Amino acid sequence: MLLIELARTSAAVAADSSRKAKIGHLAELLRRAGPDEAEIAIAYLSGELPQRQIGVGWRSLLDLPGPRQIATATVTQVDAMLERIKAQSGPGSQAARRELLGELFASLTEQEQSFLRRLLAGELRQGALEGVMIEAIAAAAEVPAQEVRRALTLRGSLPAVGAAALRGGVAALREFRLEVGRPVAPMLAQSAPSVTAALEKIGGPAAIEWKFDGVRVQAHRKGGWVGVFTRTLDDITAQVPELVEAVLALPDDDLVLDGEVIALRPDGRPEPFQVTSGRVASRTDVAALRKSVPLSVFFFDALRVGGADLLDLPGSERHAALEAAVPAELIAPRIVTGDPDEGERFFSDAIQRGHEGVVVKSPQTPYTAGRRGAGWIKVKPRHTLDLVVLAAEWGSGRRTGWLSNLHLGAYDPETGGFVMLGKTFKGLTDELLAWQTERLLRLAVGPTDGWVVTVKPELVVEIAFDGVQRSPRYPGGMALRFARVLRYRPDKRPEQADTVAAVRALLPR
Ligand SMILES: Nc1ncnc2c1ncn2[C@@H]1O[C@H](COP(=O)(O)OP(=O)(O)OP(=O)(O)O)[C@@H](O)[C@H]1O
Repeated sequence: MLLIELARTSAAVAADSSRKAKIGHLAELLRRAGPDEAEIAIAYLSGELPQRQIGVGWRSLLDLPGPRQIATATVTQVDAMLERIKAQSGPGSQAARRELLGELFASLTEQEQSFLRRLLAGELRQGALEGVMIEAIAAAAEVPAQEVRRALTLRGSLPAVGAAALRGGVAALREFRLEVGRPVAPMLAQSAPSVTAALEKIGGPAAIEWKFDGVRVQAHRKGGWVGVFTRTLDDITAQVPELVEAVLALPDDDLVLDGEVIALRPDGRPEPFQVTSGRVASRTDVAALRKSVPLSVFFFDALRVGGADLLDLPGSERHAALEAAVPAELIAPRIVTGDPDEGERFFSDAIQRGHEGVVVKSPQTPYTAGRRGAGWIKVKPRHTLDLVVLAAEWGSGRRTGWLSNLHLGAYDPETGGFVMLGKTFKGLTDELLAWQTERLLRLAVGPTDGWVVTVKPELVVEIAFDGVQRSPRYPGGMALRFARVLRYRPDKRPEQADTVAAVRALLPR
């Protein structure tokens, strides 16, 4: 398969606004891909580089050689070259990388160069494409999309899952199982305005747990080996020795547990989120940090215990397995009730103790990895949304020289784009202003000397607001009222931000 075929398909997908047409273009291409090519094709068309990074800054992509007239490069050749570029090491490797990259670009036509340049710069990456790509794989492999989705949550890599589907259909997809050492996308929660509403949605007695404002962790153990992963599946084992020790102290040595780490003060109240996230992010001086900012862990789910997969078991049974495997002080406090008054009291108590709210959990649902299923419903005392920064305006007065007013957008899974909902500079501390100015300038996609600086939609920010109203001012027809910045969410990717549909659900009737 030629690289130009991918470049053309990518252009066709971008040009067609209909989801069905996009799926059609992609499926048509995947049907033609050979077994080794499918994996690369799916990665490239999802904007993902199999090498992740090749060690060449995007600026060096600007002045590369002129194009050729005839397209001959195959996707396998291009992939092999990128592998070679990445593998360069030692003194002089930077120059060697640039030279090889120059050689690669010299073998490409203009359309291929532009495609590859955008791929390398991360500009083709659109989370939205994931849903479309899943359906394209399903169509090309003639398997139900649900099977592709299930395998994806267990394997985490769409190229690998897609290649398996095309090679061996449903049977090959069924071979993806929970494996110790390979993190699965964590189950996510929907939201409700109150515990009463959440209990109603679940329709019967449910577990209600404290919602800790810490960092999500998935702990894997096999024998004397432990691995810890974040919600974005990054390996943070070295940063959380307390958790590693706690897991190693358990009698069961073949497990996967889901929970939250949080820094607590000596009186047991939680530290602000930034303290926990800063501690977890820090890779240096961990030994000293664990003395000044110790982490506590609270597990709330078990995906595997005693070597048995629990993902498909109902919530109550998974929790029973958790209780059997883990001492009570390492389990998130909870009650099980169908009584709204008791539930509301538990909620108020959690807030009094400084926690973020509660999560109400159905005793019936399986672990829906990677999805906001109806099995978990979070309840918080205030309205917040995680939105993506689309642009920022230079500040004036006291804020001169800083990028201040943020343009905020919600994610649109249909198009892979972001829909602007409002602007705010409220809530920004001097520290945040300095931090965001530096980050946003690096993400700028156009000139930075105008009033508004447009940026690559990458930073997720948590916004508090008083409500959503209809408004002709923005393309989505709605706007946030009194939006203010609470904090940045470096643990979230833009396609994990709140969706346009979630915001629309907040409009008054
Ligand atoms: N007892 C608990 N059960 C489940 N999740 C919990 C619990 N305590 C804290 N959490 C955290 O709450 C999150 C659940 O909410 P959600 O799935 O919406 O994630 P989120 O988008 O990060 O939400 P938020 O910004 O509200 O934390 C989990 O990812 C986890 O980090």
